Amino acid sequence: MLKQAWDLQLTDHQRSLLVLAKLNQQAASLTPDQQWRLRYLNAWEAMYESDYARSEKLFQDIIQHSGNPRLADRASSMLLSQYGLTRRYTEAFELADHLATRLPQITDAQVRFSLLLNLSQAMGSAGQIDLAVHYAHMAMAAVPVDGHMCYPVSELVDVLFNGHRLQPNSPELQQALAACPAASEPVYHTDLMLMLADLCAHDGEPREALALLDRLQSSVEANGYVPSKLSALGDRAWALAELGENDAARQAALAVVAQARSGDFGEFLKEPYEVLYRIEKKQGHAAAALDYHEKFAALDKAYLDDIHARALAYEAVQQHVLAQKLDTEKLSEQNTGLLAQQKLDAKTAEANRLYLVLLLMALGFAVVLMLRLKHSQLRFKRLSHLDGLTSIYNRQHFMDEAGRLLHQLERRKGMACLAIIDLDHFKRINDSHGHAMGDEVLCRVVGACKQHLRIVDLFGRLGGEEFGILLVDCSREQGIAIAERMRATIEATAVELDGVVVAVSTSVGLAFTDTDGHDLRNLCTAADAALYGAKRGGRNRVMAGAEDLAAV
Ligand SMILES: Nc1nc2c(ncn2[C@@H]2O[C@H](COP(=O)(O)OP(=O)(O)OP(=O)(O)O)[C@@H](O)[C@H]2O)c(=O)[nH]1
Repeated sequence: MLKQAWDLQLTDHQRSLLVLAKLNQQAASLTPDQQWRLRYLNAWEAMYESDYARSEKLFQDIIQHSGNPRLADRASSMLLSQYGLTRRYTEAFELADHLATRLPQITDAQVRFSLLLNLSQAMGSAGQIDLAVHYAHMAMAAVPVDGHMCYPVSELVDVLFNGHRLQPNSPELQQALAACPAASEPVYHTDLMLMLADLCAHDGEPREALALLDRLQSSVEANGYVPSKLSALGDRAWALAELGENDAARQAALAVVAQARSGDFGEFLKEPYEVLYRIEKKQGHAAAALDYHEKFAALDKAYLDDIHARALAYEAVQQHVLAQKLDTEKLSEQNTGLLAQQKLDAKTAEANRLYLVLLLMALGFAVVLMLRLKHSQLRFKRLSHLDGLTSIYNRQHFMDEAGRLLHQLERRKGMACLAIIDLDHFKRINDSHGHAMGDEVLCRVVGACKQHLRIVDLFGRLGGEEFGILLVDCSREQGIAIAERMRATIEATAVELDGVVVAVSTSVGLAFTDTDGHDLRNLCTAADAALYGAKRGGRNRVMAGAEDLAAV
C-alpha cells in the first residue's frame, strides 16, 4: 500500500489520497521503517496541498530522526524544493549547498535523481539559470531504470520558462510534452500545457491560449493542484483581456483573487490585478482602476523584491560558504602547522634524549676508561715497587719507605729495628742445583720470613740473596727474638724442586734506633756490620749490633 500510494501520487492523486488515508488508519500496526515511509508520504501530501508548515515539520523529523539516510536525503531534497516555493531562500540555498556537497556520496539512483531535480529548481529560484539548466541536464542523464524522463525535461522547461528563455515552439517544450503524456503524467502534462497557454497568451496568440485552457480545464480540476488552477485562471483572464472580452476577463481575474489565499499565492495575483486595472481604466472607472493598479504595483514590487531577495540570499549563502571554506582551510593550515610543530618538537625531544643517552654513554665510557687507566697506573706503580721474583718490595721502594717510616718514628719517638738477612753460601746452591733452584730457595725464604712479620713491618729485597726488614715499633729484644725465629724457620725449611731437596741457612745482622739512631744510612751501616759479624762468626746466626760484634 505504501508503494501504491507512492506510485499514485502524481498519476492518480485522488486514489493516492484514499490509499494514504487507509495507511494512516493502520499506522499503529506498521513497522518503524514503514511508519517513517508513511510519514514521508504525509509530508509530501502536505506539501502538495500547500500546507508547508506541516510538511516542513514532517520532513525535518524524517531528516533528523528516521535513521534512514535514503529517506532523509529524499526528505532534504523535498524540503529544498519547498524552501524555494515558500521563498525561504537563505534556507533553500544553504540546504542546496549542503546537498550539492553531498551529491557525490549519494549513490541511490532515485534519491540522486530527485536531488538533481530539486537543485535545478533551487538554482532556478536564485536566478542562476545556467546552473539550473546544468542540474536539469544532469538529472536527465541520471534517470533511474524505473524512472521517467518526464520530470527532468519538465524541470528544464520550467527553468527556461522562469528565465524567459522559452518560446511556444522551443524544442525542450515539445520534448517535455512528449515525455509527459497526459495518460501517465497528468499533473506534469497539464502544467506543461499551461506553460504553453501562458506563452501563447502573452505572445499575441490569445485564441490559441484559450483553446488550450478549455482543453485543460477538466484535468486541472482533477489534479486539484492549486497553483495550476490559479495559473490557468490567470492565463484565461489575460487572454480574454487581450481579446477585449472584458467581462469574461474580469470574471476570471476576480476568480483568481477569490481563490488565491493571501501570502503564498501572491505571485498568481499580479497579472489578474493588472488585467482588472486595464479593464477598469478602459471603462473609465478611475477609482477602481487606481485601486487595482495600486494592488498590481504592490505585487509587482513584491515580485521584483522577491527576485532581488533570492539573488541576495544566494549571494549571502555563497559568501558564507566561501567564508566557511576559508575558515576550514585556515584551520586546516593551522592544524597542519601545529601537527608539523608537534612532530618537530617530538623529533627534537627524541634527538635530545638520544644526545643525552650518547652523552651518558660517552661519560660512562670515559669513566670506565679512566678507572681502567687509573687501575693500570696503580698496578704499574705497584709493580714498579715490587721485586719481580718474590713480590716483596724492591730495594728502591724499601729504602724510600723505610726512610719515611723512620722519619715518622723519629718524630713520635718510636722505636724500630732493621734486619738485613743474607742467605749462606747461596752461590753454591745456584752452582750445584741451578738458578731455578736458587729462585725457588729465594721465594721459600721470603715465605718463611713473612710468617713472623706484622702488617706494619717493611720487607724488601735489597739485591741478590740479601733482604731487609724494618720492624716498626719494635724493641731490641723483640727484634732479636723475631730475627732468631726467622732464622730458625729458614733453617728448618727444606726446599724441594724436581725431587731435589736442599737445606738453607741465613745470617742476620740487626741494628736498632735506640742505639744507632733513626737515620737509615747509619742503621744500614750498623746492620751490615752486624751481618758481616754473623758471617764471620760461622753463618746461620743472628748478630745484634755492637755487643755481638764485640763478642765475635
Ligand atoms: N738464583 C739466583 N741467584 C742469584 C740471584 N741474585 C744473585 N744470585 C746469586 O747469588 C750468589 C751470591 O753469592 P755470594 O755473594 O758469593 O754469596 P754466598 O754464596 O751466599 O756466600 P756468603 O754470602 O758469603 O754466604 C751469586 O752466585 C749470584 O749469582 C737471583 O735472583 N737468583
